[in-house]
Amino acid sequence: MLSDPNTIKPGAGPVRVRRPAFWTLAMRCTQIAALVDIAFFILFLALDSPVLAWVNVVSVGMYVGAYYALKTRRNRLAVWLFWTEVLAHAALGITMIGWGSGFHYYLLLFIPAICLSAPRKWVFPGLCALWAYYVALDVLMWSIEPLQPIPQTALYVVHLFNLTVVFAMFSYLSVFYLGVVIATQRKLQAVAITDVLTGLLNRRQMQYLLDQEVERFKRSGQPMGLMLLDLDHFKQINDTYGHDMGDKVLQEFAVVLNEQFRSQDLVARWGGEEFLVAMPNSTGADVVRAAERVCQATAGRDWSEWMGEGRNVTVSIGVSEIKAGDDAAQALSRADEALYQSKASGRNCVTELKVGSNSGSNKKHSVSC
Ligand SMILES: Nc1nc2c(ncn2[C@@H]2O[C@H](COP(=O)(O)OP(=O)(O)OP(=O)(O)O)[C@@H](O)[C@H]2O)c(=O)[nH]1
Repeated sequence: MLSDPNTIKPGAGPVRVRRPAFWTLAMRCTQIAALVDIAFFILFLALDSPVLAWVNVVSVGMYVGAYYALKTRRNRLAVWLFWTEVLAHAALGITMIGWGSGFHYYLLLFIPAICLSAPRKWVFPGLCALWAYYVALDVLMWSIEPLQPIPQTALYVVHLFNLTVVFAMFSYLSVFYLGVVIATQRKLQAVAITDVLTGLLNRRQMQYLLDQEVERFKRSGQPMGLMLLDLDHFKQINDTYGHDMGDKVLQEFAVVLNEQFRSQDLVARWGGEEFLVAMPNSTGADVVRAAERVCQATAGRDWSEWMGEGRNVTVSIGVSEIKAGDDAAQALSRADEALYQSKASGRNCVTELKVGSNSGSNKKHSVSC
């Protein structure tokens, strides 16, 4: 299984989010709120409440202003317009036609907004202030009569309308935040299992998957091979061309590996300039063939972009096949011994370390350069 290069870009540092999801959501909310106020304008005209109808015209203007403020990244202005509109509109609606209108429900939408977007130190004071405003309006309406009452049926229509809009907005916000949480979890998971420089699996994840594959091998008996790869004279590359160029070579080598393996193969950066590949359903001979392909692809690659004309990169590889009674560490240690033999044999070659089926002492190296 190769890591998905679309999820984590090799060498990518922390991602700078250009327009955080919250502000995109805020833009959508201004559009929805403006549409709701247009509906109110028509409703209050029909109910013969011109004052409330024109209040909604002002509200639409404020939302249009907030939308353009967000578009031009004047987020503070947009937030100010949004808050002012909702607080003032709720107070006006309630004092004009009564608590039964349900305009106070809109204030509840600020609870998740404050919790999720305000700076931490402002969350508690913000919630307290919102609660105080809500209660003050409630108490006020216990002590005064609505200034411009509308018929009971019309009040009920307004109440139902407000309840429905707030219900829909809460549902929309919940679905939106759920999406944000799921996407964030996926990103974190990808970061936790990926090597940041090459985009391949990292060592921890490879170790975990390798143990699982060995368990699978024990159950199914399907052959499985390991390949340990180490770039040759990498220190020299670093010393001659610099550490950054060394990093580029590692990234390009990861591209070579991605090109050479099947989707079910596990390809990882094992550490430094060392890589590990596990090939399920493959015998030692299959793995040796694949390793020879990797050697050829590496040596045949055009590295001049990084190191100048005529300079080459080669890789030495050690191969082992998992045997009955093996655990991952034993198979790895054989691959490591085989890699050492490849280095000792002059590098740019593949060595397989074979063992007899019932004893580790019966070892045989086969080297192909
Ligand atoms: N640029 C870069 N270099 C690294 C990284 N990790 C390890 N290295 C370097 O890789 C080099 C490995 O050097 P050695 O272990 O001596 O091996 P080598 O020079 O490849 O020699 P042989 O393996 O014997 O062919 C060291 O200089 C490390 O600093 C990395 O992430 N980026």
